[in-house]
Amino acid sequence: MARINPEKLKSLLKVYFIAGSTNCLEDPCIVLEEAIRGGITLFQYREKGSNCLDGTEKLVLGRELQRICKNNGIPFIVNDDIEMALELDADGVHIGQEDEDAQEVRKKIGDKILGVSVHCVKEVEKAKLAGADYFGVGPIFPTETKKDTRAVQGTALIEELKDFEIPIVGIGGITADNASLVMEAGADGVSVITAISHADDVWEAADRLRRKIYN
Ligand SMILES: Cc1ncsc1CCOP(=O)(O)O
Ligand SMILES: C=C1C=NC(C(F)(F)F)=NC1=N
Ligand SMILES: [Mg+2]
Repeated sequence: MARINPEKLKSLLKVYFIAGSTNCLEDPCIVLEEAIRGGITLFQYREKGSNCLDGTEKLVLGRELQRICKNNGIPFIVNDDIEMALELDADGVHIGQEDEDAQEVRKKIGDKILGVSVHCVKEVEKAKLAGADYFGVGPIFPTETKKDTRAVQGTALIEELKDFEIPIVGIGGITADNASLVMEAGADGVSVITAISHADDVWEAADRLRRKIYN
């Protein structure tokens, strides 16, 4: 298997839903099924935060969510936990600057999709050299979801990366109301947790976000 084609990856990044058990108000499997019906294009399992699952419980939920993605042709990305990603044979992993070095991760995961969180051009260049396939830029807007985010940066870095022609997804406080700002700045897609996972109607929230991106 070869590394994913950047143009294909850019289409996958359009409506990138991220969630774990702590982000869902009901069964995460139901939330994911509804989000998929609403038109998300990529899913990341991110089991993080106080009282998140660990060990077997985390693996079992991961396997269930992966099955739902597989049944619907949606690639399944695992956040942080490289070992679990390999055990599940996930489609890819996402790592932050504080996680394992991207070069090491690339060696472990072969041609799977590798996403890296970046906050400046220097971090982009380093991640690119290390073999990153896509870049998570944020937090774009204020967010309550991740407690230890870097400073809110708006769309400045996305605009700075415009000519890099690399797959970029914005993240942080993104909703159907501000998603167009992120796309106009040059991102290939938007990544959301709360805007979908905390919606009264998950299907409708995902559908509304999708329509804003594809309009
Ligand atoms: C994981 C992550 N990385 C930067 S902000 C963030 C949280 C995004 O969550 P939300 O979409 O609820 O603001
Ligand atoms: C901290 C994160 C930053 N960006 C992304 C993504 F949107 F996938 F790029 N995922 C994360 N878990
Ligand atoms: Mg991380």
